[in-house]
Amino acid sequence: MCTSVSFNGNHHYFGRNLDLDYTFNQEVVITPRNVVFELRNGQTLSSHFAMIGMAVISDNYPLYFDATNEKGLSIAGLNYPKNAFYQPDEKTENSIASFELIPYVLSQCTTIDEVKSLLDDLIITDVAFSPEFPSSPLHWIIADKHAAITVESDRDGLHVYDNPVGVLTNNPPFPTQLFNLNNYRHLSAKTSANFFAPQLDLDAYSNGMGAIGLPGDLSSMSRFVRATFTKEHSLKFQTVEEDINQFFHILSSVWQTKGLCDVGEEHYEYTIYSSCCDTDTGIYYYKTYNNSQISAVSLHHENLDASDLIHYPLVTKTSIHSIN
Ligand SMILES: C[C@H](CCC(=O)NCCS(=O)(=O)O)[C@H]1CC[C@H]2[C@@H]3CC[C@@H]4C[C@H](O)CC[C@]4(C)[C@H]3C[C@H](O)[C@]12C
Repeated sequence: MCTSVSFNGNHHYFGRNLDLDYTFNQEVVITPRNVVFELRNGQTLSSHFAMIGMAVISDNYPLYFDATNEKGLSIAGLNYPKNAFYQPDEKTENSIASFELIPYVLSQCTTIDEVKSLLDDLIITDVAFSPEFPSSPLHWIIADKHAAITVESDRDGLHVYDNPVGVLTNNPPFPTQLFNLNNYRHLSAKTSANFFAPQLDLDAYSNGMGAIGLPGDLSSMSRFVRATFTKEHSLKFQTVEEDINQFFHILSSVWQTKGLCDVGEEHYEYTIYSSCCDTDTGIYYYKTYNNSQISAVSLHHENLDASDLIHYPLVTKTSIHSIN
């Protein structure tokens, strides 16, 4: 399972948790403007916006999990099993393979409005990247600093939903996730009055009682509610550093600790990495399961007119700041 968040503070931030029981050889990958994308529909994107994000490089191609372009537009792909339905290969001008969606959108769009018109009558196909990487069932959150949308390719076609909470997890389809929030409208960051039975002496014996009932488990619906509640109540700060730190705290409200999500055969889903891209500066911050120090890779520290991918392996070794 995964959780992705779009958040405004002093800057705009976009990131995600990647939760899985095995890891790919993912790295922070920068795609400069002149890396050529040969789309499976025959089109070529040869000069485009630069982007930074987490990807597996295969055959010199960046298979992005999440990324942000130099204009501050971001996308993340999250698991959407049993619901994602991609069309058979059509090779028409308006069809792209599911693994192409991230580079396709980030190459050419600046805002959510532009994305909406690009997605208008787009067809997502199930063309595999390679035998090693068949298409995977995903849905996507796309955000700029003003708005977010959710994109789901279902059996009945492509849906583009406004995402007013700026959060995405996994199943069920997005309209159901949003509707489910209605069930939690009574939750509060404040301890509420005794509405239960005012004539009974019910004691507010602890702080935080206003959110009793906030789901604490790791299911995708519960994470959607918890991440949204956490994000909505998050304070705003003076500095970008505090924002980034806060962003990681929001993601850690849905963090998966090894052992808690048993997927069988002695495999456990856990949070492999958490990311926070400052979309104003193009700096991609991340933490990994074993290294909770924040690492940063900057898009603008590279030659963005280059024509080869730039990639940085993840820092995955635990590092302890010993004081004495
Ligand atoms: C599995 C991950 C979602 C995590 C998640 O939600 N796990 C819950 C599992 S469960 O639902 O609980 O069982 C998703 C998120 C992004 C995906 C990659 C996107 C690029 C590329 C696209 C190609 O077409 C196929 C290979 C490819 C490398 C993809 C592999 C995999 O699909 C990635 C890592």
